Amino acid sequence: MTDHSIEEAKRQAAIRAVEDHFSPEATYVGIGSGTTIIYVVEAIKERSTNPHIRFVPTGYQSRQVIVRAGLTPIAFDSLPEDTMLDVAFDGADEVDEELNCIKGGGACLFQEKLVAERARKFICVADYRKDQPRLLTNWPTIPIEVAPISIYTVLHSLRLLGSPNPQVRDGLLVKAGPLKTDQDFFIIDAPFPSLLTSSDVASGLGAGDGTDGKWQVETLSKEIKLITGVLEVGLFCGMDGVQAEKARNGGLGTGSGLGGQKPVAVYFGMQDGTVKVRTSTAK
Ligand SMILES: O=C(CO)[C@H](O)[C@H](O)COP(=O)(O)O
Repeated sequence: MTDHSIEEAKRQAAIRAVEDHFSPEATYVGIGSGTTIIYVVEAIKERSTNPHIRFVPTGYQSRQVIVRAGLTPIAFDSLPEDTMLDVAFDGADEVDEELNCIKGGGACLFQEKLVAERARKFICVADYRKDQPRLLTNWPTIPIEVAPISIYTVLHSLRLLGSPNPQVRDGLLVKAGPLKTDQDFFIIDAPFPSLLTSSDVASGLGAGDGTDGKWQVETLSKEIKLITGVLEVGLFCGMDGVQAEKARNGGLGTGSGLGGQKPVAVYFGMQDGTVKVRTSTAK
């Protein structure tokens, strides 16, 4: 597969996702980070001339994409407290069959999670390489955002949870030393064996609690989040926006603010130019 056709797959998926989920009457729209989101913003720009829509970025790059497209950004912390976004679009590094996602390949996972949880509908757009039965099949590690001072204790705790060789992400050619996030934190990339879905656990493939070295997505996410020094984990799991709304209407908290972390739909651009749509079964 050439780079060109991967880019075309992302573009086709973005166009379909925007056709299906972007309304020119929207008030607030979340915009994720990465390379695929650029095609989403292009597609939005082609459909909307409404100057009143406010676009909520998930970091520096995302804000630049919004501004360069001539759209109007609004900072997440300027949103009225109980206001939800009509929709949020973002990319993903890997998506499993229950629509749990790994995110944070671009180091923006903290703001991406804030924005996803604030949206009535969180929509992911990706190319076919991201579509896998389980997380950590093709994508090797879980990105975790960590306070710099805590880096060695977090690395140690991750090893105790069974991550064989967690690494602090390097700034590579961009800067000497660790990469810094938009919060001035570090990223640890932690490998684990591929993660069980909840149906794997229900069908007896494992307890999912790490005792046999196998973790279920949500259980591992909670364990990592409990480590002091961890700001956020790049596992987007638990409820989706539709389930979160039901919980809110039933008077239950969602555990994470207003919404859910999981997408209600994922659009995969395929090798043959088609778009595969996977939606949440929990409607
Ligand atoms: O989570 C992210 C950034 O933190 C991105 O959404 C994810 O890495 C996908 O990026 P791309 O669209 O470039 O494949």
